[in-house]
Amino acid sequence: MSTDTAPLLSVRDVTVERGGKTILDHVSFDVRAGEWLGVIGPNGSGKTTLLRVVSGAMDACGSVDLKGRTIDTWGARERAQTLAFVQQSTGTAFDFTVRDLVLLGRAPHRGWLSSFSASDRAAVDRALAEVDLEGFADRSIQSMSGGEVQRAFLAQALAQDADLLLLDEPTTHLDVHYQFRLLDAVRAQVNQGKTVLAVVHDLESAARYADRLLVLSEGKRVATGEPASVLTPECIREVFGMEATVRQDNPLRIDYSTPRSRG
Ligand SMILES: Nc1ncnc2c1ncn2[C@@H]1O[C@H](COP(=O)(O)OP(=O)(O)OP(=O)(O)O)[C@@H](O)[C@H]1O
Repeated sequence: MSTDTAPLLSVRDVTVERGGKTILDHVSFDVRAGEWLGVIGPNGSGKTTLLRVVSGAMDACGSVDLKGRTIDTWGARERAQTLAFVQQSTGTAFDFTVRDLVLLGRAPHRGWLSSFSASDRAAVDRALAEVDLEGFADRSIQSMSGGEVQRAFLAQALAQDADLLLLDEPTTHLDVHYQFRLLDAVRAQVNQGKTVLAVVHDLESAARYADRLLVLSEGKRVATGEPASVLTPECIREVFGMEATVRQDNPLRIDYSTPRSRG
């Protein structure tokens, strides 16, 4: 992890209200350059909303600063050079090939009138290899399975080569092999200096891959810290309504027992 003191991303007092409901309630945190901050929390706790606010796609009260500048002042193109967002439901109405879909990730890096360069195409090939989709490059995205599409969108984000990767449940559709494979690929990006803010539902995976975890509950930040200090039986009981035994092995293991009422 980088020892830079200035955070790459600084979120202060972010509050979102919709339909008379407070979805995010004065959420503040920093993400340092070169770290993976995992976002965990129950369904409806505001995780996706938080990523959307950080991406600049949703207005909120409070502030989001990327590299020391408020996200509102970033132009779309420079923002896309710096931040890549893989959303939870990915899909396209267009009949792109997988290669073309991934090539779109290079668009922020080329001049308005110039065509894609050899280095753009090399970046696409590398990204396809990272997600094990080389053999699918010429396939129509609409002919692909849910997990293959999810890998293609992750490849697009990798090809985008942005400093900050925002990932909203990047492994929901993936089998166990690709869950590890993809999270390993993202971890490799972090080890090379990229920064990740990712929602991951599986708590053991979150603990295994993230440097720190941010816990959201009912729109509030209830904990932030290293996985072993955050994922205590008390936290899992209070936030997720599950009795659990936590083994602080490497990787951390959680044995769940009875679901408790969250009411
Ligand atoms: N436009 C809206 N109007 C009213 N409520 C909304 C709106 N958008 C989101 N919400 C509510 O805000 C809450 C947080 O939604 P969000 O998608 O951020 O949760 P999440 O933690 O990502 O959930 P999940 O784990 O199920 O994906 C939910 O209860 C959702 O129903």
